[in-house]
Amino acid sequence: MSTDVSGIPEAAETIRYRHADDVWSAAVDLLDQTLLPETLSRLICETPGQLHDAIRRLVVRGAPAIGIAAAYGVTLTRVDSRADAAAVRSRYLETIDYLATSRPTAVNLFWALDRMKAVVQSVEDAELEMLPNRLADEAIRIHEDDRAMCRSIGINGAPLLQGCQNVLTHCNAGGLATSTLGTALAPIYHLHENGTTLHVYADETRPLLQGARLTAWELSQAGIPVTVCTDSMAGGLMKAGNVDAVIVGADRIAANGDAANKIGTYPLAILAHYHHIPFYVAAPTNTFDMALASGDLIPIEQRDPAEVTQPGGPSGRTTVPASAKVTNPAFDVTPAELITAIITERGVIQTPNQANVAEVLNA
Ligand SMILES: CSC[C@H]1O[C@H](OP(=O)(O)O)[C@H](O)[C@@H]1O
Repeated sequence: MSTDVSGIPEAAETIRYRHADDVWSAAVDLLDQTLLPETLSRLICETPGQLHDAIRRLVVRGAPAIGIAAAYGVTLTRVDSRADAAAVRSRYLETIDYLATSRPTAVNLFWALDRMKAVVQSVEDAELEMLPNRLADEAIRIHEDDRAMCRSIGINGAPLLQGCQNVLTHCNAGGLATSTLGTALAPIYHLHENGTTLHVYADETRPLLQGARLTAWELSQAGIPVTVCTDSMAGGLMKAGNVDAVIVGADRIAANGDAANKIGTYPLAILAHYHHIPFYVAAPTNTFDMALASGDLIPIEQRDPAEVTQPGGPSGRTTVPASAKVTNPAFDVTPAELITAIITERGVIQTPNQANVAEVLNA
């Protein structure tokens, strides 16, 4: 078993998992995305509580990355070696349930934790001492599976962007949001690696500026031309003919193809529809929640209003004193009829609807 599974190459390396022969000394080593792009700093999590806080604060963020980090977080559980089998299982299941409370919208978190729960529930009492290493192996597999999914999304999405010169994206659905390459950015990286370099407009994405801070940073690191625009500029850019396609990630996609993504995605889809510009969603199949019939049922995370009123921290207030009501939903839902295609690792779902989503998901 490798002792150091790093994340994406180059500067980001979002997630590393470190453990010696004794997996009890495990640690999850995260690139602290709250400090980018000014500071490249890593945060070491040695307990599930530290990992939960890191997800909650968006130290690590992005649906697939949240799932990978939470899977590693399960291995940080401390168990009394004298405990009986039921007590050991119970401790791990408590950690899994606790990590599931970190953020509500990205279904990849729950998909990854369910895979870890299956390992806890399947181990025989007589093999209990193997459980820590089996959990570490499963978390590493989740990480490796995501690398393969990102590469496939890049390959499957590239033909849709071939011929485009300018692509607009929202938030960050790149390597920083996944194991490597990303989802929305994966086709752009794939084309770049194969000699076709697009120009990318990166919506700054208020209030936490994942586009300005993260997408612009990682594309610049990769040598891909990127222009940061405020969220309010997207319509004017499309009207001027400066956008050939829009491609975004997703945090949860319902069975009918409705997709939840960072707040501000839905207005982009409306604008793209009005301007007859293709609007693509790129996501692995573990982002689909087939138990939800439509996007209206997707839980939307409500975050601290201070992220809106004080983006620069206590000294950077942008609006009236705290007494003013402020809303801060982290996501919105784009109806399937506004989505040209959903790009997955298994293929492209053109004109998504319940039937063709099921065809790909159940293949
Ligand atoms: C590849 S999933 C990326 C997805 O997650 C982001 O949300 P957050 O930064 O709050 O984790 C955003 O919705 C991205 O599209």
